[in-house]
Amino acid sequence: MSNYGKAFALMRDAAAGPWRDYTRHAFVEGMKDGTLPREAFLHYLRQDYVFLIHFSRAWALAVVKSETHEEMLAASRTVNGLISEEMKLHIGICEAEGISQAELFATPERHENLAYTRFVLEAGYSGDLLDLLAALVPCVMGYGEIGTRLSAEATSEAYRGWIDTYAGEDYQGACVAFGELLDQALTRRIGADFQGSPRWDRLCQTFRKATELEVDFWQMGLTP
Ligand SMILES: Cc1ncc(C[n+]2csc(CCO)c2C)c(N)n1
Repeated sequence: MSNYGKAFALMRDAAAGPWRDYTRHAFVEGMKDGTLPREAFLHYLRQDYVFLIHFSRAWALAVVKSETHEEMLAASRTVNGLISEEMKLHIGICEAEGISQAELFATPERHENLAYTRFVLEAGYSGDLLDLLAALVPCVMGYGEIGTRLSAEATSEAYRGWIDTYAGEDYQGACVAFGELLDQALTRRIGADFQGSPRWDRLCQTFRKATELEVDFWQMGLTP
């Protein structure tokens, strides 16, 4: 099992059912054994490009909601990584498949996509950094767990590039760093015994909802 910090492990255990549905979704299992149709994967990638635009905005909001230089650094590094690396990766894969950047940018946004990204942004607009981070945790850590498991269990080379990105040292290091950021942000604002505070349940609810929205995002991927 991954070691992405104390708060993540507690939040995941409090939402065990949705977490399993997310990290073991049929879309994920299809990447594992190579049975996921290419059309579904490209449809997912197009939607994910739009998703990343809004996630970059959410991470930029995390800079706004930061209270320390360390928090600002972590959030701004993620904004930069998203825009200069992850989005570029999508552009590259799509171009190789004959989907132009203009076409990618013009992708009509599916409502499952809109629901998830605006939920995360709203958590940040109306709350503090903790509310925003709780909504961001499933996205970051879920892909970390999926990448690690698929890297060990994949029986097909079809989605090896995608798997390697999330199983790789760089991404896994980012998950560990994010876990530390989350634990420190909670300790700073609530105290070391954060799981005993009244706020904790609400943060776990936000985590659960974001996890359910990840499940819907995979399901959308299966229905181009
Ligand atoms: C639907 C969906 N969920 C999660 C990710 C993964 N992801 C999104 S932003 C980011 C960087 C840090 O937040 C990572 C790893 C994705 N691409 N698409």
